[in-house]
Amino acid sequence: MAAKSTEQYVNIREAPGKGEGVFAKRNLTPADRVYAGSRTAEDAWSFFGQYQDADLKICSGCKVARFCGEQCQRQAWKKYHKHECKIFAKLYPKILPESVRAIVRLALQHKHDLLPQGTWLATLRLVSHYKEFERAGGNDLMNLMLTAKAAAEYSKAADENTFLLLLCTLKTNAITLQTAYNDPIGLLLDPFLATMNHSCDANVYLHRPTYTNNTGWLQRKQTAQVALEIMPLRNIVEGEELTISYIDFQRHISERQAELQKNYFFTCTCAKCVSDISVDIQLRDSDPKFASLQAHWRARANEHIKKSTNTFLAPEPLSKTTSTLTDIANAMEKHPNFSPTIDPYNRVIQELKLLYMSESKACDLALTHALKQHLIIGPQLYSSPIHPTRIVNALYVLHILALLDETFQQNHDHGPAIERQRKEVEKRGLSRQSFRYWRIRICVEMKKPLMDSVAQDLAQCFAMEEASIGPSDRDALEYMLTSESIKTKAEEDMRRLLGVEQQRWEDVKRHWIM
Ligand SMILES: C[S@@+](CC[C@H](N)C(=O)[O-])C[C@H]1O[C@@H](n2cnc3c(N)ncnc32)[C@H](O)[C@@H]1O
Repeated sequence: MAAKSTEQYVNIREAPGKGEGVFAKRNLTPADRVYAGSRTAEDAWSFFGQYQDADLKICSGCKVARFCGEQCQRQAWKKYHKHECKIFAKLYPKILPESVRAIVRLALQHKHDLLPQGTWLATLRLVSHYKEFERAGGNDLMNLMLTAKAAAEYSKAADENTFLLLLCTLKTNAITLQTAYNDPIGLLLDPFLATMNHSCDANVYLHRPTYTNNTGWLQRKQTAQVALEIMPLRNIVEGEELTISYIDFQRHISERQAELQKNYFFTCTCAKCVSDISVDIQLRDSDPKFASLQAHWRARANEHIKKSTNTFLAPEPLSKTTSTLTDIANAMEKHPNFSPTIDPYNRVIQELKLLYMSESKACDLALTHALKQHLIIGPQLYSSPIHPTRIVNALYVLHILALLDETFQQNHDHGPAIERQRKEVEKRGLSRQSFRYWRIRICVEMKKPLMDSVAQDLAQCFAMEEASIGPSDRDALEYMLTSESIKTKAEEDMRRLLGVEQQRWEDVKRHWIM
């Protein structure tokens, strides 16, 4: 049962060709808190599997389960952990994958009468695509069956068929919970949220308040509240369906369709898919060379991003990944038909940003890529200014800018490498004044739309960033933002840093100015 606040805004009814879906009962805006964390754990079932926060307490018995504190551990012990602890301990140092631990916990809770009957029945009633998985056969089915068999053998909590059903249900309906910075925390299987259908141009996002970044999230969980809000990304009219995106919507239409068909057994017919299909057909007819070049960029990018992110594959040397991805980005940027929304441009820039920041500790190069994402790609790729990925990207830029900006002061303690990197950024265009200008401008521009949305807590992130800029002299900051000469110089500095030609720069500016 959806909570009262939810029922004021939406209802569940048949969505032609999709089964059931969630529809707006009235016009909605980004400020409407459609579904707040007012529901109890009785309604939803969550599994917190991946949160690797160093502060978390690890169970000394199994060395697998993690808890936010002693009270949390005591509660978890009674609610489920006493039954799974010995199973995990026996297997250690092998750790069962997250999805297996999730279904084992669910079945153990049911077996020991620790789960409300309603939750169990609601879970079993969800669309599972059990039959479709069976019909599809192949390696996927083989893996599911082996996993179900293992879960049954290790836990003795249910038979193989029940586990197979639970696994298919989890695959079709579970939502990966993320912190506000998009780090995965665990899985949520919520019968209400599970009725939300997919669109590649989703109009809502599942927002998690910022304190999910620290133990605040876990404290909230202790009170059995699921702190999740449905955040409208734009205005939604009465009768319109609310949709989320099950997959990475920026990928090429052919890859999106293949993934949705393989994992969710449907063909997406959203407006973005219809338009992308016709653009793709037109391109293949009118410019087959460019169409095949795009396919080549995608294939190379997919291969190298996979190698750098999949720890099971033999990792390739970092320099090889970065040089290949840089080649792809350069080739794309130089092409006369270039548009920042063409896949794999954003994915390549994102990967380079992360590799430069985390692996090479090269803030200067990470900054250039982060800025390209924030200023060039984001405004064209995400139709909503409050799209959470845009917010995370902006915060990323601000963190690097702050780090480099501090090296202008004598008393920073970041070390000579960061100081050198800041000088490099300066040499390539961004003066000290422009550093500060952009720090302020990004905070101010990101704050505006967020203040008028459900995600005011994210506006707080930018307010905090702004406050950290100092000096506390607000007038100086105001002056920087309003002075035409400082603005013109800062924009020109940015253009040079990003290496964008004047003509294209005008186009970039037209999109980003909110
Ligand atoms: C999590 S469920 C969504 C709720 C589901 N429609 C129901 O009736 O309970 C996911 C399944 O819904 C269907 N579905 C979701 N989005 C769809 C779409 N855009 N077009 C067609 N079917 C869709 C697919 O069968 C998918 O595997």
